[in-house]
Amino acid sequence: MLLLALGVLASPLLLLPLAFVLAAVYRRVLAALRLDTYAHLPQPRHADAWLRSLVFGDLGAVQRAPPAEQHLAWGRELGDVFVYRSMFYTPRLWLGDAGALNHILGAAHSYEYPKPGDVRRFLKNLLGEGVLVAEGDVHRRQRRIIQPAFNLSSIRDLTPVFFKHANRTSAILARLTAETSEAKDAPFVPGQSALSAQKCGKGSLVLDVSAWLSKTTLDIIGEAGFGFDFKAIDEFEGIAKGDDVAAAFNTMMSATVDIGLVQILQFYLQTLPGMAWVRDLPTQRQRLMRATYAVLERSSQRIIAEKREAIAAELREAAGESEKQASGKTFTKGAFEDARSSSGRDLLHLMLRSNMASDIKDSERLSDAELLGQLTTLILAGHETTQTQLSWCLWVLSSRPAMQQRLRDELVEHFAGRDELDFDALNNLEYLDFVTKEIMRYISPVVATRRTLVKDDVVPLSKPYPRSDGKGSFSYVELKKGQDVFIPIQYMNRSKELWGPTADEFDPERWRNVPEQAKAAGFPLHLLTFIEGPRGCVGNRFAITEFKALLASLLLKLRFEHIEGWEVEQKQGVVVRGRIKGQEELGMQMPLRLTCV
Ligand code: HEM
Repeated sequence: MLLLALGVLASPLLLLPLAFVLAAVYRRVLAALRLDTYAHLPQPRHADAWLRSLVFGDLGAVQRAPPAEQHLAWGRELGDVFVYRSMFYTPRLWLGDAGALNHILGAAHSYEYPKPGDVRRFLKNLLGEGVLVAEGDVHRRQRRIIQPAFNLSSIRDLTPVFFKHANRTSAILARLTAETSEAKDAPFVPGQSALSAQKCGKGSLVLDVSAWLSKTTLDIIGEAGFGFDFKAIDEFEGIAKGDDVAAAFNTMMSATVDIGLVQILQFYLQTLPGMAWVRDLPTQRQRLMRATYAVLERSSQRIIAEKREAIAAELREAAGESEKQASGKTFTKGAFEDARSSSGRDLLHLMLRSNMASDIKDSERLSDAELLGQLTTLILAGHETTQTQLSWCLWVLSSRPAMQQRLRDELVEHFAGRDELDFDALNNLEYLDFVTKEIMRYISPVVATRRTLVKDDVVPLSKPYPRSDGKGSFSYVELKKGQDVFIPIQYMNRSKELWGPTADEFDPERWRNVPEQAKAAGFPLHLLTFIEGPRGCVGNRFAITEFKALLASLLLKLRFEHIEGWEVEQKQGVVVRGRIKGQEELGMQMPLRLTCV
């Protein structure tokens, strides 16, 4: 009996959790005795019972609150620099100080602060081996290849593509709105629930705008990104069969909403030595993610093969060579420049151009797997973020009819009957620019990100903070290798110190005179929405131009309003999305009332 008990005790399956709990107890005792490295930093009071906080730290409090709300509450109570606890009471350093963030994200130190293992594992599961997951030299090399595709002249060239899809969607929505004659018991247009159908009236259509915007931004990244037609809107409208990628994508997004503490624990465990098997546990979510990623991968492979063949054929034709003569040959950037007609100027064309050109070293080229990773990354990073940002913008403008009309007036004046503007004219619209930046400040689709440290470092702060033991102040933090750092994007964008007492209000006019403190923070566009430095969002210019084209096109044709009594709540997935309280079973949605202008 005793032997059996010892055998059970020695089982690694039991010893491991025991070791984690013992390590957590050790950390907790050190913290209680004020003996740990961060004793001088403020810490939140635990919202959970002793044992639960030992396993999940303060993550339970973050999980329970709407996205970023707990972050805002902690930052305002404890200050810009403090420590909270993650899995097994591991300290996580919260840095809401602009000086510290510039140090960590800026060019000089960014590669010393990679993404933590659990974050990379999660992203890799979702997106494969793209630039979002790569680190160090691999990232540097990948970014060098893809960056030129996102430069100013490329985005200038892509502006008509943004308008083409934006105008198509707004025209369909305007037609459906005009045709609506009464409320019905069952849905009668795509993207509508029965509850939404019951709220319609003559010339007044209620539907989930986020569903339409998701299809539209997917079609945009398809064409602007890869010269490929996903036919997402066609399929939604029921006029053609779309690419499987749209359906796969929706499944993937639903699987990432409501990730609970158990999943966070699973991601944490699989990054520890000898624990990779946790990754392969056949959970339902895991199976779903694998299957949907496989669809994404298949579509991406097809897109790359078609694009390669199109470019090669064009170059052969230009050189007057047969397929046989040209096989295995690489081309200079100049040759690609000349061959821009039919294969277009999409991001993939530009990436292949910098990758296939003979004037870059072989060691710097993207492998096929890496190229594939960029596609899956761009499909996700390039569509759901902008869709969400725009849905929140329409939601915010729906409760501010005067602001919405002021923006429409500006658009009517400058579009002057046309249905598109070029890149420069679009970016010269002042109020559109103010509204765009303000929504990106007010609701940041990516609320936070994390980094870890590969070697000890001393992080300078932009001002001294009082020590929690009352013994003076500290103006830097010493970090040890392996330390997790939390970067509170939404908190920084709502900082009262940077933006003044009205930081929590949506006020586009604030952009007329950006406060000196916000300028001094040194973030691009004075925002942390796209973070900054070598790991900053490569698609920020793409996103802003696409966002403006979509918003302009929609507001020129349609008026948006809230539905009385329906309360939207924010839910955290890969990005922050909305759902209606009391309609949780319908999943993520942003139903609004549309009427024609
Ligand atoms: C409103 C829209 C968008 C927001 C708020 C946004 C935000 C971000 C943020 C915060 C990151 C950094 C993530 C981290 O390191 O933890 C990022 C990275 C990235 N974004 Fe965006 N993004 C947007 C749109 C886009 C678009 C349209 C594209 C492409 C077409 C794109 C492509 C990327 C890529 C490739 C990265 C990885 C960059 C790297 O690690 O080098 N994003 N984005």
